Amino acid sequence: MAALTLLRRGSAPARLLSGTLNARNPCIGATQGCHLRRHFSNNKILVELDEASGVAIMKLNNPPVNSLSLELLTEFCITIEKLEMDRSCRGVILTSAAPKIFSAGLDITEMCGKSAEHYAAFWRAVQELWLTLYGSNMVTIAAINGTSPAAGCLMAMCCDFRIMADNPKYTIGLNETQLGIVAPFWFKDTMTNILGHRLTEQSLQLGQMYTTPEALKIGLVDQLVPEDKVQSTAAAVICNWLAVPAHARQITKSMMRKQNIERLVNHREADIDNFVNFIGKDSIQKSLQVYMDRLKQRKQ
Ligand SMILES: CCCCC/C=C\C/C=C\CCC/C=C/C(=O)SCCNC(=O)CCNC(=O)[C@H](O)C(C)(C)COP(=O)(O)OP(=O)(O)OC[C@H]1O[C@@H](n2cnc3c(N)ncnc32)[C@H](O)[C@@H]1OP(=O)(O)O
Repeated sequence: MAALTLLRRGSAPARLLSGTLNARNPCIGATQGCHLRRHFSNNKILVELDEASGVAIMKLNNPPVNSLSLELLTEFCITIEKLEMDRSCRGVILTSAAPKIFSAGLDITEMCGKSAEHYAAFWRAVQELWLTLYGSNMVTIAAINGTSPAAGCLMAMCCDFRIMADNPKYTIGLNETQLGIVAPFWFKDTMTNILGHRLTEQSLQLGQMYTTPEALKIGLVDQLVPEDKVQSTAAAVICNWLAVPAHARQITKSMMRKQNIERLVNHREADIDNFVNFIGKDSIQKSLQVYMDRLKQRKQ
């Protein structure tokens, strides 16, 4: 499948060279009120594309907690690629349709009691999500309107900018070790580029989930806003990002992310083998099962 837009699609920057800055500035059409909105949705992803601004709002819609199932992962990648190919779309605001949860991370049931073939297909889809989102040419803003553990945090970290709802109940972080599993090197690389080596090491070993003020303090999120201002702030922020000449911004993004992306691309099959061997171990299956049981017991 696809992905790696930044590196692979040499023609992508050229797509944006044809327009002048003003002609492609999203805020101009938007303020003139010429709104052409297109809605489309797969089963698990809702999209509203505003052609005047060039901004798509992409909502994860997999109740109750937006866990990333194989189906959602597949739809996610198809949606991003579709938007990437759409000349009227230049930026994406990624958010959740679920109240209080951005995403609960990978669907743990996809990693329990399944065949090696299933684990391989699932992990390939997780890789694909990362490659597609992290490698996107578009401006990507995470509007984090709820708790966001593990791969939920990873998705947010793939974006260019993170705005989180300032709610004391929400947390964000890579908590994999708390489940008895290990974040792979490309999760680690993504976090290292944001937090630096020392903090990432500590964060990953402890499987730390951060409150919103903590996340802001360490730079895991860029901005905290009241819950009802998350979407409007994301709309304002993306306008600023889209006002930068697109080809220059894209080349810069590519320069910053290229090394990480190439590392996974060059080790993709080995990474899948690692995952399949690791997740299939009895001890790991047991850890995941205990974790799922605990989640369910919390409610009783
Ligand atoms: C040599 C070494 C190599 C090592 C490297 C090689 C490979 C790497 C190996 C593995 C890497 C794996 C990377 C994994 C990444 C992940 O994303 S793992 C997922 C982590 N997610 C979590 O820990 C979140 C767990 N969920 C929660 O904490 C809470 O559910 C919540 C999100 C805070 C929401 O709380 P609440 O609103 O109270 O809702 P409930 O807890 O009641 O949940 C509702 C139902 O949803 C089920 N559920 C929750 N999360 C998940 C999930 N992630 N997957 C599947 N299902 C989930 C929950 O059980 C409830 O179900 P029922 O209603 O009880 O049926």
